[in-house]
This record gives sequence, C-alpha cells and structure tokens, in this order.
Amino acid sequence: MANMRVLMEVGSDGVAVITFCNPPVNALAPSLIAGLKEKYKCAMKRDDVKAIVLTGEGGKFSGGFDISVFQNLHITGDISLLPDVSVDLLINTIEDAKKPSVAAIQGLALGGGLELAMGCHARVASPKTQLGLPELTLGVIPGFGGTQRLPRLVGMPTAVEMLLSSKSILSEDGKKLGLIDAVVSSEELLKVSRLWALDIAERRRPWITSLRRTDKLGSLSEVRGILKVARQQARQTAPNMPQHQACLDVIEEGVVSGGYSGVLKETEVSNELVLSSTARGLVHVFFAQRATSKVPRVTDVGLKPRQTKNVAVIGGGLMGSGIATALLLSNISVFLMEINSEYLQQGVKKIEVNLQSLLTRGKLTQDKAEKALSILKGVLDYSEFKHVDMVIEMDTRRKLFDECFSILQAVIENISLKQSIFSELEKACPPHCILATNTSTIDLNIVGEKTSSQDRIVGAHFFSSPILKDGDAGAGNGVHQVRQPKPREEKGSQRDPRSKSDICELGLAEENLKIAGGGRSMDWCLLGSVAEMVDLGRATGGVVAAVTGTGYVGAGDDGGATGFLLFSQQKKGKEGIGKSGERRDGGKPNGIGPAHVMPLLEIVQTRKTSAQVILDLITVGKTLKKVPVVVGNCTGFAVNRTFFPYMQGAHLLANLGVDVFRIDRVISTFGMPMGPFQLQDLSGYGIALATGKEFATAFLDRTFVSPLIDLLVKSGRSGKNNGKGFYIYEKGSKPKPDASVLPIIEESRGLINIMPGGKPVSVSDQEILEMILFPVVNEACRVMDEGVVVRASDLDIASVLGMSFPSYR
Ligand SMILES: C[C@H](O)CC(=O)SCCNC(=O)CCNC(=O)[C@H](O)C(C)(C)COP(=O)(O)OP(=O)(O)OC[C@H]1O[C@@H](n2cnc3c(N)ncnc32)[C@H](O)[C@@H]1OP(=O)(O)O
Repeated sequence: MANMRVLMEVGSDGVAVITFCNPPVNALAPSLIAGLKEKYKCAMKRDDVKAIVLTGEGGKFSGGFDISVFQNLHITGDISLLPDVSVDLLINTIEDAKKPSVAAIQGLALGGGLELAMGCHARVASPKTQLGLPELTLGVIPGFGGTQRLPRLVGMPTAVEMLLSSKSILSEDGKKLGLIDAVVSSEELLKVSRLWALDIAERRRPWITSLRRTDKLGSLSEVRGILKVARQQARQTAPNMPQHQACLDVIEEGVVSGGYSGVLKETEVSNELVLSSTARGLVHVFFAQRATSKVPRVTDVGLKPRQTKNVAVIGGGLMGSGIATALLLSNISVFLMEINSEYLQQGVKKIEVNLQSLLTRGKLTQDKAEKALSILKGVLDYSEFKHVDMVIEMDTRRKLFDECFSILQAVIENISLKQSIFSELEKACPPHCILATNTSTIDLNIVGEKTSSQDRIVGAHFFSSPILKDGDAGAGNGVHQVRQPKPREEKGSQRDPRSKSDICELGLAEENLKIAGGGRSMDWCLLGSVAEMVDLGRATGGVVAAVTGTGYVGAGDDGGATGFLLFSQQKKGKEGIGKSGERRDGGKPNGIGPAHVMPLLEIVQTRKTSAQVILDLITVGKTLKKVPVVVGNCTGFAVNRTFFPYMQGAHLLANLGVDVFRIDRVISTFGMPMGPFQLQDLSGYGIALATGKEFATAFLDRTFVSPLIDLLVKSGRSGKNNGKGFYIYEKGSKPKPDASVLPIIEESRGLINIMPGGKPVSVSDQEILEMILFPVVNEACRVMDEGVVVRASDLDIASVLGMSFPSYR
C-alpha cells in the first residue's frame, strides 16, 4: 500500500508518461485505478499534452486487477467494492479520449493488465513479455472488456483459445497475432512508445479503438460455428465450470449486438460470477497456494537457503526415477543408487524413457536431454555419497509389497531396513547433507531413531498419482480388531448396547443441529432413527449441541430408519476446510502423472528437524517446480492421513449394498479424476492392504474393515496390474466395469453382514458423496487440531495438488 502510486511526467515532446506502481506485480487496486483516472483527467486538461504513454514500474506492466478485492468481496458480499473500470476508465477516459494512449508493456500484462493495454490505441512491448487473460482460472471472466477487445484484435479462434485455456502468449507471438503493434528492447520501450503516441496523435499512424473494430471478427455464422464447438469442448473439459459457458455467451453478445453491449453484458455477468462458489473456491486457492511458502520459524527468521548441487536418490523405481528426472531437468546432479545392477539399469532406463517422452512431446530439446543424462550417475554403494548435499530415500516398502505379500513381515522389515539405511547414510554423507525419505506413512522419529542426526532428517513426500497412490487406507486387512458397523435392529427392539466410548460423534441431518458426544471418536456406526440417535447421544453422555457445520444421517427409504453417523462438530473459524457437502461448480481435475509431473511436495518435519533443512528442501521443491507444503509428522502425514477415511467410506457403502460403479460415478461427477474403486485398481491392492493396516493401527477407533480387497486378491485380481479389478483393463480402451466382480462384492457383504435387514440401503447420490467426504472433513479437522499443518489452507492446497481434489470445491 505504501508503495502504491501513479505518477505523470510530461516531456518536451508533448507526451505524458503515466506510470503506475504497486509492487510486486502492479496489481490494479481500486486506489490505483482512481489514481489513473485522476492523472488522465489532468493529462486531458493540459494543453502541453498531446498523447499519453501508459506503463508499469519495476519491469512489469500489470498482473491484473487486485485479486484481494475479490477476496474481500467474498467476505463482505459487497459488490460495490468493484470499481467501474470497464466503461468509466477504459471506454470513457482512455479509449474515447481526445488524446491517444499507447501502452508500453514489459514483463507481463495479465488479466486486467492486458485489458488496460487493449483499451489503449496501440501496444508496444519488450521481448518475451507474457500476455494473457487468466481470469477463468479464478472462476470469473475478464471484466475490463477483455472478452470484447481480444477477439477484435486477434480474431475469434485465437481469442477463444486464449480465454478458455487461460494460457498466456509471448509478445513476439502477440505481434504476429496483432495484439502487439511493435516489439522493441526494454531500453527502447519508452522512447518507441512515445514516438508511436505522437504518430497517432498527429495522424501518421491510424488511431484505432479496439472495441469498434470488426475486421477480424468474421461473419456471424462463422462466429457461431466457432462458439458452438468451443461450448461443446468446454462442457467436456470443464463440466462443472459456469464461467466457461458464460464467457462464450458474453463474446457472442458482443458480436451480435456490438462491442459496447458486449462490455455491458460482460460487467453484468462478471459481477454475478465473482460471487459464485466457483470463484470463492478458486480465489481461495490462488492465495492459499502462495501462503504455503510462508512457514513460521522457517521463512521468517532471516535464514538463507543453501545451494543443493548434488542429490543421491536411493531407489530407481517409478517414484525414484521420476524424482531423479525432475532433479536432472533442474540441473541438479543425481547419483541414482540401487541394490543390484539389474535394478540400477532399469532405473536409468526409466529416466531415459521419461526424458524421451518429454522430447517426443516437444517439451525438451535434445541438448537439454543430453545435458540431463550427463549429470546422472548410477551407483551400487555409498562411496559417492560424500559429495552429496541431499539424499532422498524411496519408500522401500513398495518393492517389498510387490514381491512379498506378507504385510506384517513387510512392515517390520521395512522399519528396521529404513533405520539401518539412515545409520549408514549418516556415516556416508557429509555433515551438512539433508537426509530425506519419501516414505508415505512411516514415523520419521522412528526412521531416525538409530542416528544422532535427527535435525537433518526430513520427509520429502512426492506424489505420483491423484489420490493415495502410495498410501491409501484401502479396506484394511482384518489383522486388527476394529469396530464394525452392526446390523440395524428392528424398530422397537432393544438398542445395541454401546458404551460411551463407542459413540462420540453423531451428526443429524436436521438443519443446524448436531449431536456431539464426548470421549473417543467414531465416525460411523449403524443405528436407528434420528430420534433414537438423539436418545443414544443423551444416554451415552453425548452433548447435544447446535452448531453451524454440516451433519449427516443417511436416511433409508424406510422412513429414516438407517443412520450413518458420520460427522463431528464442524469447527468454526477454520478457513477452507468446512462446508462439506456444499456444491461448488467449476474446475478441471489435475492430471495424473509420475513424480516428476505431480505438483505437490509434502515436506514432513519432526520436532527435531532444523529450520535450515526445511528451508533448503522448500527451495529444492520450488526449483523442481513443485508446490512445497510443510507438514508435521504423523501416520500418513497431512494428505494421506486426511484422506484415509475416503476409501473406507466407499467400502462401507459397497458393503451396505450400494453399487460400486455408481459410487465411482458420483465421485467423478463431483470432480475427482476417478472414483475410489477405480483408483484402488490403479494404485494396487498390495498398497491398499498394507497401508490400510498402518492406518488401522494408528486410528483404530475410526477404522472400518472390509474383507472385499482380500477377497479380490484371493480371486486372482490385482486391479490394473493384471487387467482385472473392479474394472477390466484392456490395452487401448477405457476401463470397463466388470460384472464378474459383483459376486465377490456379494460375498463380502455376506461376510460382513451390515445391510439392514439383509437388504441394500437406499441412498441418494448426495448421500453417497457425503458418506465418503464428510469423514475426510472430520479427519482434516483432527489434522488441524493436532497442528499437522501450519494453516487450514495448506491442507486445501495439499488436497488439490496431491489428491486432485477439485480446486473449485
Ligand atoms: C476484472 C479483471 O478482468 C479481473 C482480473 O484481472 S483478475 C486477475 C487476473 N490476473 C491473474 O490471474 C494473474 C495472477 N497472478 C499470477 O498469475 C502470478 O502472481 C504472476 C504470474 C503475476 C507472478 O507470478 P510470480 O512471480 O510467481 O509471483 P507470485 O508469488 O505468484 O505473486 C507475487 C505476489 O503478488 C501477488 N499477486 C500476484 N498477482 C496478483 C493480483 N492480480 N492481485 C493481487 N495480488 C497479486 C501474489 O499474491 C503474491 O503475493 P505474496 O508475495 O504476498 O504471496
């Protein structure tokens, strides 16, 4: 705020240079916009001003309208916070002025920044300037005339593509497209812009107002054809996104009724969209993502990150080779270690394949691929480790699980194996070297127990698939005694005699009423009617409390007799986590990809990990273009811990008689990339069983165990691995629901016997969603209560980037 200003300097040539400044990206805050208007008024009045050059200070034109205003708007609901820029500033003050304006653009002109430039009569840019209208990623549409001026400057197909993809282009391409009039060096930018402004004022160059142009629009039928295709595509790529269709509607209005009408319609629609739940979600995500790099006592204590030049990666499987690829592409030398030369060769091969795939897709040049391979060295022992700044140890369990299915043995072996690896690393690596592990669940304190280097032991948890790839709770394996839902008793019969400790969280569907009990918690159990639940809550000492959060009772069609008690009291004042069940539209799920593609890096700290080590890992994470989120040490850490009930909810429903393919459909319609059963097929049943056991051990009081995965394994299914799981996987075709899995599901239902009266429960799609996601919200609250995340919004980002949870929700 202190540095926000708009300056005007009038030269002897008669050009007024208006410079705006609001570091770091010259966001167009309302007071800056007011300042611009005031300077323009002044320039118009002064006789010595013939023309105007508009520019941003500090090497950047503008990152767009100040998004924090949207944030305030979401809190207050006060739409008057939005200044009238489109008509008042851009049309009346700049575009229709008696003196011409030229935008001198450097660095970036995004969103409202580019729209401001498009309102000028010409645009001169420095090389490699980023130009784009990314508003749709915030759940809104451009609101300063961008939907109207962009098609008029670059033509309809390019404009539609730029708007819907939110991708920016460089000034060189902008010049070819007609968005930019001249590209000149940064040094010459102001000089050339002044000349252009004078040339326009003195009619040596055409005085063009973009909004009145029609020469690039094409005929109405051509435009309608383009918009029709775009609408169809947007329905597929952004099925829950209102802003995409709205943007196309507004473009059409401008073509049918003229640019000015289009601008008015744009303002009306963008004012509606900005209040939508999609915009609320996406604006939250914008700031939440940036907040993750602010870690108390790490990034605010004056520490400087150390350089990481050499990294050892232990394990060349899918994950290890993916991480190694990412490091190599960031110019960090890698020692890839494996236990024998066969595995090592396979690991190196995987890296080569990763690079080749990038080459083929044009994302990498041959030179860069060769450079990356030249700084890779495969090793079979620790002798080179004296040179490394960081070691990343892969989760060796994965191999153990693949090879032997004895879960208990695998876990025990794994812990002692890990401990001995870290003792050896302590000796082999220099004292400054960071000792990181990619474990997805194992307690880091135990990992480092046999060393005296606990301050440099840290978790570097990369994610390789959208959800729980390396640590889902699955259905458990039945080793541990867990509480299971019991069959519902007939009405009027004696209630299931549960103890106080059995029941603690009771949620009611009745608006704003929640029953919360004390003692140990349990996320679900089968009970009777709502009234009976209330009685039970009271009888067991539960506290009846009215709270504002969501609660849930899945009522069967027998008059609400079946209750799934899912929810704890929603904690007030916890940003971003709550409001489950609220429908939000918009957004496209993240893609699935290997470790060097997935964006989240969970940095797991123990109480002993030093701030310097965390800072260094954050820095490496950012170098790898990941979003690092610092979390605490607990089973599953933040993301897998929060989502462990996700699979359990799905399995509970399946065992209650709900069709697994319907469950998958409901969840993918909600916006997850795939449903829980397809995901389980993809991640493999070994992982599901093993990590399920870990979660059952840690969170016995809220674990539901289903025999289903065990039965699938016994019947020779292992999901995508052998092409047979809940779905059939055939090369070249989409996974197809496998009807032959249904008898196995029936067998599971028979064994667990929780269907009320032996009949499948009847649930709505919304109830399915809530059964699966509400326990996740509960767990998120626990994760926050235990301080596993620095702030609630970190968990939102981790869920979006690590689990592909739809950001717009
Ligand atoms: C009506 C209009 O049509 C509506 C609009 O214009 S909406 C805005 C459209 N513009 C955008 O979406 C661009 C958003 N910004 C970005 O994509 C990126 O910040 C950027 C490419 C400009 C710069 O990226 P990068 O250099 O990595 O810096 P980044 O960390 O993202 O941002 C630096 C700071 O500027 C802030 N910032 C960036 N753009 C901002 C904006 N438009 N408004 C408010 N703050 C913004 C960030 O929050 C961050 O603040 P912090 O340091 O306190 O965390």
